[in-house]
Amino acid sequence: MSARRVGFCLSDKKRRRMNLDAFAGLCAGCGVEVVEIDLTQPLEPQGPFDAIVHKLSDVIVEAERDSRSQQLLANFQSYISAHPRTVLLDPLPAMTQLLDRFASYQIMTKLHNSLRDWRICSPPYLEIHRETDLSSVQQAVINQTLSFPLICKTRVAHGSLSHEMSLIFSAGSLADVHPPCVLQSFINHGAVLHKVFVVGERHFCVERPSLKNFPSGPCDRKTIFFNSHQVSKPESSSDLTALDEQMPYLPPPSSEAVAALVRELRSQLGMALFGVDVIINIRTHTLTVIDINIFPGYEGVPQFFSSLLDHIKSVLKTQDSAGPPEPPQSVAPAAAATGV
Ligand SMILES: Nc1ncnc2c1ncn2[C@@H]1O[C@H](COP(=O)(O)OP(=O)(O)OP(=O)(O)O)[C@@H](O)[C@H]1O
Ligand SMILES: O=P(O)(O)O[C@H]1[C@H](O)[C@H](O)[C@H](OP(=O)(O)O)[C@@H](OP(=O)(O)O)[C@@H]1O
Ligand SMILES: [Mg+2]
Repeated sequence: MSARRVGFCLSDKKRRRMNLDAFAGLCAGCGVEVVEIDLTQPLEPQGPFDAIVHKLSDVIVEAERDSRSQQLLANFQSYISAHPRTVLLDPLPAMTQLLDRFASYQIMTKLHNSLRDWRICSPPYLEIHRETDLSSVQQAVINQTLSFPLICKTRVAHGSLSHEMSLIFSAGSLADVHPPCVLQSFINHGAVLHKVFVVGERHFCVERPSLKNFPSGPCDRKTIFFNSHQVSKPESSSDLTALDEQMPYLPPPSSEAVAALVRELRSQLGMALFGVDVIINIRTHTLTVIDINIFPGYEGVPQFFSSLLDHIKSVLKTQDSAGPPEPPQSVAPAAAATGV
């Protein structure tokens, strides 16, 4: 394979976490040149690129309200449109939908049917689009068969505010929600989270700390506010992650079920770089999908760089033999909302 140019476009935070120089060194040995793209400059003179790996979540989210971010995103999109042969990891419409928990939770809900044989599911959830009177929210929680405790997450799934969450223990405490947000039934899972990191055709499972068990059903307990980065990072340890009582051993998710989940999501999302957060329901032992992340940190996956390089080489090889790909399709409009 002749020398190829792969552009990287990462958020500041991601660039600090991902040692791009080390990855470039690994790639150089295989005739792949890693080029860091400056989104603030015209892309044409920085190219051409055989592939672009990016995490533009910051720009995509900020483009909702900031004209400069809109311009940066437009520059990027026009370059991609003018160069359909450039492989994008991952396609912008696919990534954009996962930045909206309303969209990603609709995708997770579809898994109930497609993966019924593997007893894979996701918790019941409710979209709260705007400030609404308390009784309407309480009624919608009943209609959507959510069960207390509930976990409340912002609609926007990226950036610092997106990790600010709350645990709600009674109907009266639903006054503590701040729309737009999503409510999800809290599933007791023994304070162990299984992070499934996907890189192209490969995936890796990493165990992480997680929220402890809480008594099922409504109770007169004040809302708990927390940041998810206090809960499920490798070093997380707090009152929220320490089990209050011993519990029987809970087997990890079966590797076959995880493989089936990854196959289904890879096909549904059309993405190569994503993470799935999975917990095991201590009552039913069902594998429960609670979150999908775009281009996560792959912490605890020493094979990440070699797997990413292998995937890049594989898509470039496919591109060489397949000729110019069709221009990217727009994302299908989301199904009817399930919320208030
Ligand atoms: N429905 C649920 N039932 C039980 N625990 C949950 C549920 N949803 C989330 N959690 C707990 O809260 C943590 C954060 O939730 P989630 O992964 O949705 O947040 P996030 O900020 O998107 O996380 P990430 O760091 O992966 O981006 C999970 O790791 C898990 O410990
Ligand atoms: O522990 P992980 O790898 O899941 O942590 C991810 C996290 O899931 C989110 O995807 C973060 O992205 P933001 O939502 O943009 O904060 C990732 O941050 P990043 O700086 O690596 O993109 C975390 O790694
Ligand atoms: Mg998560």
